[in-house]
Amino acid sequence: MSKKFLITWDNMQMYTRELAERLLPATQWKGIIAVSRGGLVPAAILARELGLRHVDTICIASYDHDQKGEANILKQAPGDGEGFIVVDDLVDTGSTAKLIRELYPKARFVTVCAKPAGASLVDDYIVDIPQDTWIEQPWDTGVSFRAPLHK
Ligand SMILES: O=P(O)(O)OC[C@H]1O[C@H](OP(=O)(O)OP(=O)(O)O)[C@H](O)[C@@H]1O
Ligand SMILES: Nc1nc2[nH]cnc2c(=O)[nH]1
Ligand SMILES: [Mg+2]
Repeated sequence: MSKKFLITWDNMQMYTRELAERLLPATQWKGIIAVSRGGLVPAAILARELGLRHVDTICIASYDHDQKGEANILKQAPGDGEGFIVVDDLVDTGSTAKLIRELYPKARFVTVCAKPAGASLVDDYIVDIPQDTWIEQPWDTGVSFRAPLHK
């Protein structure tokens, strides 16, 4: 994918705080289930903003770098999701989201970013991203020197 949407740590915190505001009042939640690994950073920010200390994970692997493969569930939080926020960093094709919906039908499933193919599968998200654009997450990138244009 040649088009990129770069997310910085600051952006991630700002977007996720916006998501947290929409999840108020916090007292309605028993806890958070992070879809690891992408949902781990948003989950930490939501936990802090909402004062939730029960944080669990579902560990799914479906992409090897940017190549999509079979979804593999390595570990899952118990229950049907009732009273829980399930959070992932993004929804793209929606295949991870479909699996999450089957596993946690009663949860509120939210993401920070959504592409059109998966947007209808989440209860809420903050940023719309075009389908042909690759999202670069802050934990996958770094600040580096760039040579100036002049010689
Ligand atoms: O809508 P989809 O096409 O299913 O893609 C979305 C999923 O892909 C990424 O996870 P990935 O499987 O790459 O694992 P990671 O979170 O460990 O990086 C991302 O964090 C979402 O969980
Ligand atoms: N970092 C990243 N991971 C993904 N997994 C599925 N789509 C994407 C994407 O656009 N960016
Ligand atoms: Mg993921």
